[in-house]
Amino acid sequence: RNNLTVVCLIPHISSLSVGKFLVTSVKAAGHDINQANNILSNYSLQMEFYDSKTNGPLATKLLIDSVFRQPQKIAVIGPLLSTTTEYVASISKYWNLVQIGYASITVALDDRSIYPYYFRTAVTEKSFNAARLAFFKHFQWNKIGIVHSSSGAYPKSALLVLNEMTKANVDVAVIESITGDGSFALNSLKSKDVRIIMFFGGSNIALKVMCSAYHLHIYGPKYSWWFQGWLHSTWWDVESPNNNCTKEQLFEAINNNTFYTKTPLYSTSGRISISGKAGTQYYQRLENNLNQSNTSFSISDSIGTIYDAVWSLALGLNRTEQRLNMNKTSITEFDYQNTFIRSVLVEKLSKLSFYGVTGYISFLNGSSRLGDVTISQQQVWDSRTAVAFYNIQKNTLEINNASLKWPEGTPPKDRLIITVIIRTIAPELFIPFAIVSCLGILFSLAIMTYVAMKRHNRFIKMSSPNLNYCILNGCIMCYLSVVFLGLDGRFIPAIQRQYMCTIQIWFLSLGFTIAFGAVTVKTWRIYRIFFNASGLKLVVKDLRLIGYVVQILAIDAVILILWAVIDPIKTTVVNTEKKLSNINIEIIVQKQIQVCQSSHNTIWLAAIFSYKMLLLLWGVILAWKTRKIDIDSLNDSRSLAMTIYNIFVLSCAGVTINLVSHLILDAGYALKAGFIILCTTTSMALIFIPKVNNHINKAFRQ
Ligand SMILES: NCCCC(=O)O
Repeated sequence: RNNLTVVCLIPHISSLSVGKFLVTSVKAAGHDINQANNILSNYSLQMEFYDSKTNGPLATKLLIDSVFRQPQKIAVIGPLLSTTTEYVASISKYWNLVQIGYASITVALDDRSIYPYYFRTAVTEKSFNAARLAFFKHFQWNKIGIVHSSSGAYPKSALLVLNEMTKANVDVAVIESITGDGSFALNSLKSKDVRIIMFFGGSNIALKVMCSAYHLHIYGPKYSWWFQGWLHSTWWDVESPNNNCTKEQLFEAINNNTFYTKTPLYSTSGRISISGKAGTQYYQRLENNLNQSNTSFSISDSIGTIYDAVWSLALGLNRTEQRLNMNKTSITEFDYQNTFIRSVLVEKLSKLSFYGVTGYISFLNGSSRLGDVTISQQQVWDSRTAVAFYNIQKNTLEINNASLKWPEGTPPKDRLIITVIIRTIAPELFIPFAIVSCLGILFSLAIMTYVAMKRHNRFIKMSSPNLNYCILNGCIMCYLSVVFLGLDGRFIPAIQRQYMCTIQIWFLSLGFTIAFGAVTVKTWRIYRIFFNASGLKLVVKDLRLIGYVVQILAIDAVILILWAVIDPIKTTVVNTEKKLSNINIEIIVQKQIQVCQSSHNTIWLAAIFSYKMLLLLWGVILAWKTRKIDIDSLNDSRSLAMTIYNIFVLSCAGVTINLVSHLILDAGYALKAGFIILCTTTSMALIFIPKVNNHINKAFRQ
């Protein structure tokens, strides 16, 4: 048999907990392959073990030393850490050496332009992230933060997570690399209220960060920290003179607060692997070999993947040999310049798929291997409890709720909950105003009925019943606008509220114009009659006056129609006060009010107000000019003048209030409704009460 020598880079070979397990596993794989009749039957796999520690430059030197020593090497297995692997895989290619990793999880090693002959049986960050994402989605955590070590492969892992999370609509509110004791990054998390935090880095940095988290109170029931599962289960349990925290303080920050993602050590499916053993059998054999059934496997997670890495290489070499035999050559021809054999081996490995002791293995999609993930939680001093299992093929997450521990009984929230309360006008305010408006309408109807009944009476006839109807109708519309003004979100859904706002403005504007227009044209008639330059007796008929009212109204209607068509009113929501809930400190109560607005609200209101001001000014001038006329036959001239002054003063005040009060809900409504009712009622009273009074007195005298 020819020997095929493989370089195995393994950290701390002499250490029982790490290297010895890995070496034993590699030897077991070599033994099983050499025993198998149908795999590399003319060859014997020989392993050259090197203790690369976790040191990239050292691992590189060990590889170079090995290459320059006999015998010829066929491939490299390892090393363990991603950072170390990046060193080795970036030079092994220059000797046409294929490299198979068993532990490195960074996706950076997927880059074929830098690491063209690198394969691995280790499940990579892609799977861990998919598991974390499924867990986050389950608990509706859609806002997270990432802190990572600034050196090694960690920034690339953080970047992958950032991309994947963003693609899945998770808001990565903070991504910070750690400098010093990490307090800068942690303050950034705190200032943005990030509670779900992912950490990428080695245990030394993790110690610093969790110590700062302890001092900054970024731990406890409101927080969930996520670490890479390969960290030792008691990574925080070390005396570190540089650290400002005791072990107890660190444990307080970590306990029930930290989660870890890891792949199962071996397949528990019971399916027989390529080696002829199921995952469980393989593990038991390894335990028996080492006679260490009580030893913690926490940092030798890769015992299964290293076994499968050796098998992958053997299967790839076997297929390469079959291919080379067709050309009457063999892998014994391989040397460091032999690009052909290397390319055949790379091709055969790329197409490989088999069932190993850690599950299904395939390099079809590049070097990243996908695999199932166990999520565990630190719940006691020296071990973690499995709380969820993620099946990568089915993309399903099984959560063991009974084993999950939440310090306050409920999972943390990813942010403060904002409860929105839409404030509406108090019913105790709206109802009285609505009642007064209805009484005003009844009063208007009563006067209208009286005027209609007595329309043939001289007094009533002289005051133009038709124009009086106009005034009263205008007043009814103004009263109705008070009711519409109060029909807010309490009564009407937000989407329909905009129509109510439009109707309210139309009623108020047109009602005002009809009523005030009628009052003004009546005053104008008095003016025309008494200031007639020709000296002839002048007759101005009601119909002509009504025609003027219609013309005044038409201008108003044109502005309102243009407003509704060009820039319709919409209901918008405006935030008012915001405060912490008295019941739950995790809840912020945000009060909002619905405001009816169009994009150019001010312009439209200015157009309407300006027009009405012109009308008012005209009315005031006429009222002033006719102030001394006290003729029985035109008996309401005085009260008309009073009415116009009254409307002018109250309208000016009303416009000012309208401009300043739109965000003061109850007070704003009270002021607006109060001014409309006051203005309407006093005008109506000034015009009609003297008329009715006079008429009743005269009737009594007769
Ligand atoms: N199994 C630990 C390796 C972690 C890393 O990729 O560096």
